[in-house]
Amino acid sequence: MSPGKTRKDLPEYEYPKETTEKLDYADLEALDISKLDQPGGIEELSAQVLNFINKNGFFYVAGHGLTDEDIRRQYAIAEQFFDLPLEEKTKYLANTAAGDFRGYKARATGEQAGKDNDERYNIPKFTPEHERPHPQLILDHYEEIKTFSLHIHNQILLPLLRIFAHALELDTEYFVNQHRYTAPGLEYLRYMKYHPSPRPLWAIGHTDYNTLTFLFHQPISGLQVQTPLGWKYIRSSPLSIIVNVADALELLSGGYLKSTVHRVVRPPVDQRESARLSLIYFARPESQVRLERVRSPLLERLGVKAEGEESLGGVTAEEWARARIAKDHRFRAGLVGSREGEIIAGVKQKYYD
Ligand SMILES: O=C(O)CCC(=O)C(=O)O
Ligand SMILES: [Fe+2]
Repeated sequence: MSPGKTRKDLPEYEYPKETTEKLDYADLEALDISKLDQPGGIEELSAQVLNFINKNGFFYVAGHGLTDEDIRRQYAIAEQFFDLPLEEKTKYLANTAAGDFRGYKARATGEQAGKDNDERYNIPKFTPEHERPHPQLILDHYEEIKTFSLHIHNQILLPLLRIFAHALELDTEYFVNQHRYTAPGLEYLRYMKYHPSPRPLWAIGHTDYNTLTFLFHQPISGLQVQTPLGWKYIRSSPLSIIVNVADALELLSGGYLKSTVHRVVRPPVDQRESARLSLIYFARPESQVRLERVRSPLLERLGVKAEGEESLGGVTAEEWARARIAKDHRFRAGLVGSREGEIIAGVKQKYYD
């Protein structure tokens, strides 16, 4: 992404050590998106997608153009961010009660402390819609964070959307046209820190509510995917990005592409004392995109039709995400004792321990 010059304004981020424990890993495929530029590349990649995507909505992306240094720079910024005093971070609180995840989410304290041991800072798209105050640390690295985010959107998300559209026999630009960077829509880069905790489950099993989620390398094990054979760990490697299909893409594909159920568990014994940083990009459709099944020749031939899709026909990407974020807020804040059932338009949320 960037010319490989060494920047000395922040302490370098070094990855923690890998675990020596033998874990049960999911077997995931890697899509090398650099092949898209080659003749026959999109045909090959979409055939590969069709081969695995029904079995598992998690996969790796290789050939993505980000260097190890680019990624570690983002972790270096994240690490410094979480070291800021709490009163500084809480000046930038996200309004999660209103379903808005931009800004800072603290970890829970008091009676709720047992429920939530992670802090987050969500940095939205760099468009006028999302101009907002940030701590000086973020402003000092604004251009770098922007370049990193734009690279993910333009050089990784859009190529993948072209591959998915091709696989569904749609116009190659079909999904791209629902993800214009400058259009209103809340996608964001997330810095996340889990503090060591004896809780066995650090993030309850869930699906994400966006299009695709990009998880960057993090050697502290804990991320797991639900499979027909039970929960399996996701192996992380410095060379590839972990990607998962999320709700919006599931709804747009009438349930053909599956929003993956995943969770984060307490790391293995030899990594227990370390905090776990996550660097994640949540790509979302534009706010006004209706989450209804596309007219895809492939889906028509297969007779794909999702449960409850009639009632969801009018729901937009923004309404869906706000409803889910606000619901999550009520649970974390202890306003509801157990998970509520309905998300929106009668669609029930499922939780998976
Ligand atoms: O931290 C991780 O590895 C995954 C976090 C996650 O699933 C989420 O924030 O939606
Ligand atoms: Fe998630």
